[in-house]
Amino acid sequence: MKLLIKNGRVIDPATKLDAIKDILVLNEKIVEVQDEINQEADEIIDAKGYWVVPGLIDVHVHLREPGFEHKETIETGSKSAAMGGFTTICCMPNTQPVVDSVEIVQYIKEKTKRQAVVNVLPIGSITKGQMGKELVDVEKLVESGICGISEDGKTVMDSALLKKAMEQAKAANIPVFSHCEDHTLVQGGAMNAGKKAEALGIKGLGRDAEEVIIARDIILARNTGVKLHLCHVSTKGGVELTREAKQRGENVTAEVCPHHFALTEDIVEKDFTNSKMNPPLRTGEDVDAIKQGLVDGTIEVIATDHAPHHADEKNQEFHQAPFGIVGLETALSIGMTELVATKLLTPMSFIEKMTINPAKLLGIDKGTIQVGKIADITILDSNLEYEIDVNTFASKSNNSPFHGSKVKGKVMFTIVAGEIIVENGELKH
Ligand SMILES: NC(=O)N[C@@H](CC(=O)O)C(=O)O
Ligand SMILES: [Zn+2]
Ligand SMILES: [Zn+2]
Repeated sequence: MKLLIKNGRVIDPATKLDAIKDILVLNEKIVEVQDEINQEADEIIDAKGYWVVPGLIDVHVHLREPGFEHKETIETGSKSAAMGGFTTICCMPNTQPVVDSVEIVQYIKEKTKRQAVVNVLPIGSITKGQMGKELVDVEKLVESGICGISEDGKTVMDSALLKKAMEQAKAANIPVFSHCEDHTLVQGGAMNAGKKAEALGIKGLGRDAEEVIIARDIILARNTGVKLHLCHVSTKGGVELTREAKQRGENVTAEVCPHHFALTEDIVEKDFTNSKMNPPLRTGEDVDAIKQGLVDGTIEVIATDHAPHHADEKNQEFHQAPFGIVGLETALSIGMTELVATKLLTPMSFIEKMTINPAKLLGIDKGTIQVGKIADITILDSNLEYEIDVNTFASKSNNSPFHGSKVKGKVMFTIVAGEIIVENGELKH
């Protein structure tokens, strides 16, 4: 199978290439990148006017399988990822059962092989059942194929236990993905604490719950030497703590989610539960700090925290409705609109945070367009303006606050190991 991609603007942050090139793919690999390639091919994509970038990598996705297949499955989540331009996604362990055993890792790998249209890398939990009491067998889980450990959805509140987990993760050379939220400070909060929460009569979630654990985890990571990745940083204080740690040369990376730089608590309403997620939408001051962190490199990764929930679950009273929104099919467009069209980030630096930086974090040989590499490639129309419509999503769920938003930049093709999965903006199969 020979695929020729012609005349696209190839943007490859790993090699700092930004030029019009042709790319030849033979079976699953990139075999040539040249100014001009004229050859017969089984398929030719005319990418004139489009950006051709490494397949996007999302280190923070909830696929819900096993256990919550009414929200999402490995199949539908992977299709949603492909529609969003992602060719590799990491799935969080808060499933039922939790990803705390070799059996569940095997189950996910088996399902991925049969049903997923993109690469799926499982993340194991830190404690058994995410109960916060007993560590998983990190070494065994790594042998069976996890790419990191995380208690996402929760925090390991027992610092001694977390420190042990970090030591084991360090020995196994995998990162710890931290969901930073001090449980004792949460107090049933459902949106950012402050005037808006008071006005709506919704219990507040303070920034300190996030900041305290970010500070703790940075200290524990320093002492254990583990690679610490901070999930969904949402606060100005969190960005500052991360910046300081990086200035000291510590082994810390952080991600932000598109909703945390595109939206504020201003959109939260009692009957709009798609504005409810954890951590919550904050204020303009936090958004500015996050954007500054993206610009100065404090924040190296953009991740979605794709958290599908069924409409029946979201259609409950605000405090009852689950936290979380889908994100795979809007991330690129929101980022292009909020960060690139505004000239806050260059195309190169934006794409870097969705490709080679997450690849480096995971230690995988992906996230770049070079001869000899697996052909995971995303092609986008950077100029196309459209209105986000949740009814077009491949995800099983449509809990997005971005429904109706006007954005600029759309995924046209997603290619996984040389196979066209998304063609002209639609799933091929
Ligand atoms: N982000 C969310 O609001 N929800 C996530 C859990 C999480 O990422 O902490 C979920 O699993 O639904
Ligand atoms: Zn989380
Ligand atoms: Zn999450």
